[in-house]
Amino acid sequence: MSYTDDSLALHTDLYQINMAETYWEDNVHKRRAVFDLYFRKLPFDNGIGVFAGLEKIIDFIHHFRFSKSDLIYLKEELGYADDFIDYLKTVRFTGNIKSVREGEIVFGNEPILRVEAPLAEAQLIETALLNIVNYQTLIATKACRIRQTVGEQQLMEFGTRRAHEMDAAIWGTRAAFIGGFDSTSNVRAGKLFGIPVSGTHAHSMIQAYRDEYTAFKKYAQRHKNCVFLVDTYDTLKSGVPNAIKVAKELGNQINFTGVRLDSGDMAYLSKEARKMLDDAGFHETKIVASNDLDEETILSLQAQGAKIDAWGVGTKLITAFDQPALGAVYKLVSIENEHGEMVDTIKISGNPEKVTTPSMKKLYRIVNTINNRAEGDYITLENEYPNEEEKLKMFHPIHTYISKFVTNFNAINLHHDIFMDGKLVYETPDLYEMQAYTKDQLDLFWDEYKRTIHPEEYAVDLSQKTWDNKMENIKEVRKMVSGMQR
Ligand SMILES: Nc1ncnc2c1ncn2[C@@H]1O[C@H](COP(=O)(O)OP(=O)(O)OP(=O)(O)O)[C@@H](O)[C@H]1O
Ligand SMILES: O=P(O)(O)OC[C@H]1O[C@H](OP(=O)(O)OP(=O)(O)O)[C@H](O)[C@@H]1O
Ligand SMILES: O=C(O)c1cccnc1
Repeated sequence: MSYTDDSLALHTDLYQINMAETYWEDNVHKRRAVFDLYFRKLPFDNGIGVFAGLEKIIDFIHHFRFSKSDLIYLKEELGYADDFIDYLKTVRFTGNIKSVREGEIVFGNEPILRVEAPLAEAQLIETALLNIVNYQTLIATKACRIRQTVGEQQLMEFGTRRAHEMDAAIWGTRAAFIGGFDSTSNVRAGKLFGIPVSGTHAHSMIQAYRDEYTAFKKYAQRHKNCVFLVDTYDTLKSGVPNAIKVAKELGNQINFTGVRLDSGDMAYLSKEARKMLDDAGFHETKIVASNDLDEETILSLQAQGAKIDAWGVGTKLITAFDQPALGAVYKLVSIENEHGEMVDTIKISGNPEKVTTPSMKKLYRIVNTINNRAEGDYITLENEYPNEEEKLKMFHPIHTYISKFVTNFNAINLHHDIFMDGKLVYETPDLYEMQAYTKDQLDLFWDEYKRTIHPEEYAVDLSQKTWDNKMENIKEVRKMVSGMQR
């Protein structure tokens, strides 16, 4: 079924609409509410995360409204009452959103994004925000892991065919670019986002011409920059020799850029192929590898001394194969009461990691001004200004005895104003700027946090006031619960 006025407002869980209806019926739907968006644990056991998804969130919020066909569906198929439908017809996002920028290095349990809005509005956008951040941040982080592994070598994103449908391919490759990939094979992503597109050719082209020599030659006659896929029949006996033969015959008419290995033992094959290319005088011709690659296999190939110069990575990147979900959540931390005052709210859990941190908060990165390295991230209440303090006490938010004092620091506010009173006030940087920003920011962190295996845990701490406030909230809830016991 297709609708000419389809909107994304219904891209939500039914329960959000039911909660909005409850608030509206009770006339509390306009009360100010503050929600934090964060994930608890970094994916892939990585030591750092890379935030992505803000541009899509901006577009979603900017166009947020229930269309005519949305409202007809809600009324006629789901049975919502006319007066509630009349209210939904008027709903726009009128609140504030603060967020870290795309490409920012992020960690568990810190408010990456903060929504402050009328309760019903804040609730109605939850699902879409989580949907966007959970996927894009996961892929940007995976891409960054792969980038950390290959150093400066070329990384090509090849995942579209294996992505979880078209939207994931497009937004996933954009996230991969932010995380450090150089190019994508997805031509539409090139058009939409300006990501460089690159690619070779498939086995089917060799099979179509039956023999490699003819296929390479025909391809080369039309394409000046040639990367020949050499593993269709036999990499060393047929593929590489045919590629060299065609390159010699065509001489300056083509740039013999590379050969691609897509099966077999790529450590062995790349070393042998390198020798053959060098012996033929093609020292500049690169060896490209693809075939179910990820950072682990790449690391192993490097350890084996593989002579690979460029990497095509698809399935395991675009599907976040080893951890398919990030687990970001959206939690209410403060709400307006009947007297118009903001009151903090908390969600208690038997698991201390899952207890929320109440109140409207800010997120700072504490950077040591002597060595220009990040000491940790620091979450404060809204009215705290850590830069005014001479000495900052940073302590673990659960194991509080783990603490340190930091002097000579700069506290950088990581939150940017994105929407204010429903108005977009943020200018989205160019995608290349985002990628460069991620690369630059990585330099703030010691290598110990960035290694892909068993990294050190980076500190994400609460200010004393934030911690005291949390304890106060826990105490109040305990009192309330015990008062209810008979
Ligand atoms: N020397 C190597 N060390 C570690 N892993 C390797 C090495 N060479 C290849 N691999 C990886 O091993 C896996 C081999 O997968 P698989 O057995 O499906 O491929 P294949 O049989 O070589 O090729 P095909 O795609 O034709 O089935 C791939 O993930 C590949 O990246
Ligand atoms: O392995 P990935 O990281 O996903 O990289 C993309 C793969 O897509 C192509 O293979 P294709 O889909 O034609 O088939 P194959 O899996 O049999 O190689 C290409 O030859 C790569 O192997
Ligand atoms: O261009 C390539 O070589 C390519 C593109 C997509 C998937 N596999 C390979």
